[in-house]
Amino acid sequence: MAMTHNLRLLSDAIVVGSGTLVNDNPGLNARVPVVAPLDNQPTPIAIDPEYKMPVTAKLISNYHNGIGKQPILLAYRDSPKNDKRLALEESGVKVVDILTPSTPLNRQHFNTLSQIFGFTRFMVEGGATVIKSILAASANETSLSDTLADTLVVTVSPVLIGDGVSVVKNQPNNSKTPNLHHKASKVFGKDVVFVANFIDN
Ligand SMILES: NC(=O)C1=CN([C@@H]2O[C@H](COP(=O)(O)OP(=O)(O)OC[C@H]3O[C@@H](n4cnc5c(N)ncnc54)[C@H](O)[C@@H]3O)[C@@H](O)[C@H]2O)C=CC1
Ligand SMILES: Nc1nc(O)c(N)c(N[C@@H]2O[C@H](COP(=O)(O)O)[C@@H](O)[C@H]2O)n1
Repeated sequence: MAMTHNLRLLSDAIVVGSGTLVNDNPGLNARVPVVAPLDNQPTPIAIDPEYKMPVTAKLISNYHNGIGKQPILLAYRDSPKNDKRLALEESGVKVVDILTPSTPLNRQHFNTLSQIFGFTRFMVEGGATVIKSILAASANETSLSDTLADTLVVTVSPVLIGDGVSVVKNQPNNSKTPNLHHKASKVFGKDVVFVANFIDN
């Protein structure tokens, strides 16, 4: 937990998909061991072209309570300006129309966010669909300047959950998963954290 919140502090923006947003209602701010100053907080970004974010989302209340930056919602380029979008905008959400249907999250999306907001350090927290597209976009790259993501951080907790939850399934011959270069493993309480780079450096 403390490590995750430290990683958030090292990031300009924390990215999640709408599945995570709806299922978990995450805060995505840095608050362990204490709530970090607003200036140091990362900006939460939800990939949510269908406006599933409720106006009661924790991302929005954090913003109004001064413990989180203004949330950004990524929508389609031709997204309808419907009532739900207006309600989200009125509640403080900044909607950015940069997605294209059927196009997985890719470098262009991050470049655009960098150009608009000046972000350089992104932390993608989930869920499976978003992580899968990051892994696919990071595969087959050979230099740090090409690869979309540079570091993968995996926490393994001693909890049995049946068949588990796969983030890399349906990848034929693993052709669309990047090579991992182990950098560190550390035990935090009952959890083990693995850190790997996509490019060996
Ligand atoms: N164990 C962990 O550390 C974490 C677990 N999770 C879990 O993952 C689950 C959610 O995973 P998923 O269902 O895979 O959802 P997700 O959070 O990956 O979001 C997928 C959704 O994001 C949108 N999206 C993503 N990329 C898009 C693109 N390029 N263009 C347009 N829309 C796009 C779509 O609406 C898509 O359905 C949650 O139940 C959550 O609990 C999430 C984060 C971390
Ligand atoms: N980076 C990371 N490491 C873990 O060990 C995690 N369990 C998660 N989960 C993500 O955190 C979200 C909850 O955030 P808040 O505590 O509400 O701020 C959850 O939705 C996952 O995205 N992430």
